[in-house]
Amino acid sequence: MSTTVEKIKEIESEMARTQKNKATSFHLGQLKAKLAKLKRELLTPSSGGGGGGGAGFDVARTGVASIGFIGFPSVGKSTLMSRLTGQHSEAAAYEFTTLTSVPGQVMYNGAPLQMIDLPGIIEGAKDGRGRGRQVIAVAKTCHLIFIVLDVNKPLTDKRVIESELEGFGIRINKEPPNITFKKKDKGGLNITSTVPLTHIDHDEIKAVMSEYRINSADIAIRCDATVDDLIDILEARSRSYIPVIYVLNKIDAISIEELDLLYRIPNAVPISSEHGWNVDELMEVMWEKLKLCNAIHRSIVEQFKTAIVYGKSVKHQPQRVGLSHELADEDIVTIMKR
Ligand SMILES: Nc1nc2c(ncn2[C@@H]2O[C@H](COP(=O)(O)OP(=O)(O)OP(=O)(O)O)[C@@H](O)[C@H]2O)c(=O)[nH]1
Ligand SMILES: [K+]
Ligand SMILES: [Mg+2]
Repeated sequence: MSTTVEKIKEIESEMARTQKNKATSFHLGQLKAKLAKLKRELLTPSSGGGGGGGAGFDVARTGVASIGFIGFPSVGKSTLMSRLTGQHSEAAAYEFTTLTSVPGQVMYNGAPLQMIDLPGIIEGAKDGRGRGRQVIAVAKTCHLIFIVLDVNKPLTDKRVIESELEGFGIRINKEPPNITFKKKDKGGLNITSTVPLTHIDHDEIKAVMSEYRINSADIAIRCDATVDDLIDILEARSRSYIPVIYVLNKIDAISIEELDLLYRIPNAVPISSEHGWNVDELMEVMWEKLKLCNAIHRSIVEQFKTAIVYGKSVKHQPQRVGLSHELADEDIVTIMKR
C-alpha cells in the first residue's frame, strides 16, 4: 500500500505526462478529482497524515474578527504584532524566533480585533514540513490573513506562500465559483451554463462528478469555470475563502523608486514594522477587507428587537428606536436582542 503522499505524487506525475485534448479530458478530469480527494485526506487529522487541525496552535478567539499573520521566517511578523497590538511577541534576527501562536488585540473603529502572530512557514509547509500545517490551519479559520513579505527578498516568495495556502484549501481574495448543483435520483447530468465555457468541457465535468459518485444532477454554471472551480464546489466543506493583504515589510531598507513599484501590486500595503511607517494605511485597508459593518449588521438585524440610544440623533435621552433610526456621530447605542 502506498501512502497518500505517494499516491498524490503518482497522480501528479501522470497528469504532467498527459497532454490535454479531447481524447484525454475525461481521464484528466478523473485525475484532478482523485487528487483533490487525496489532498483532503492528507489534511484531515484522523487520516494519520496528522496535524491538520491546528492542535496546539489554535488560540481562544476573542473580538469580532481574527487576523492571522503568515510568512517566511524573519520577515517581521512579530515586530508588526508588537507594533499593532502592544502585545509583546519576541522578535529577533534569527529564523523561527516565534514557535507558537501569539494572540493580541487591537481596537479599531470601536471594534475589538484579534491578531494572531504565527511561526514562520517554509516551502512544503502544507505537506508537513516544520509545523507548517498547524500554522496554516490556524490561518484557515481567520477572517483575514496578512501575508507578510520582506521587500528585500524576491517576489517569488509571494507565489510560494500563496501556493502553500491554496494547497491547504484556502482561497485567497476570491469568491466561491458561481456553480450550483442539485443531485437527482435519475436522469444523468444536465449541465447548463450562462457563459461560454472555455476551460472545461462536458466530458471533464462528467468525469469529476462521477469521481464524486454523482451521476444524476442539474448543474448550473454561471462563470467561465475551470475544473478546479468545479472541484472547489464539490469540496466546499474543506475550502475557506479568505481575504488577504500582502504586507510588504521593511520598506525602510529600499529606495523611493523601488517603493513606487511595490504600490502596483494588488492588495498590497508597504510598511515598516520597525519604524511604524504606513501602518495607518494597513489598518484602513484591513478594515475595508474585513467588511465588518456588514458582518456585524447581518447578525444584528436577525436578532434585533429594539435599541436604546443616547446622543444627538434622539430628542429624549435615552430613547427607544427601531432599525430604521439614523444614528449621529458619537451616539451611544445599546441593542436589545430578541
Ligand atoms: N529594517 C527592518 N527590519 C525589520 C523590520 N521589521 C522587522 N525587522 C527585523 O527583522 C528581523 C526579524 O523580525 P521578526 O519580527 O522576529 O520576524 P518574524 O517574521 O516574526 O520571524 P519568525 O518568528 O522567526 O518567523 C528582526 O531582526 C527585526 O528587527 C522593518 O520594518 N525594517
Ligand atoms: K525572527
Ligand atoms: Mg516571529
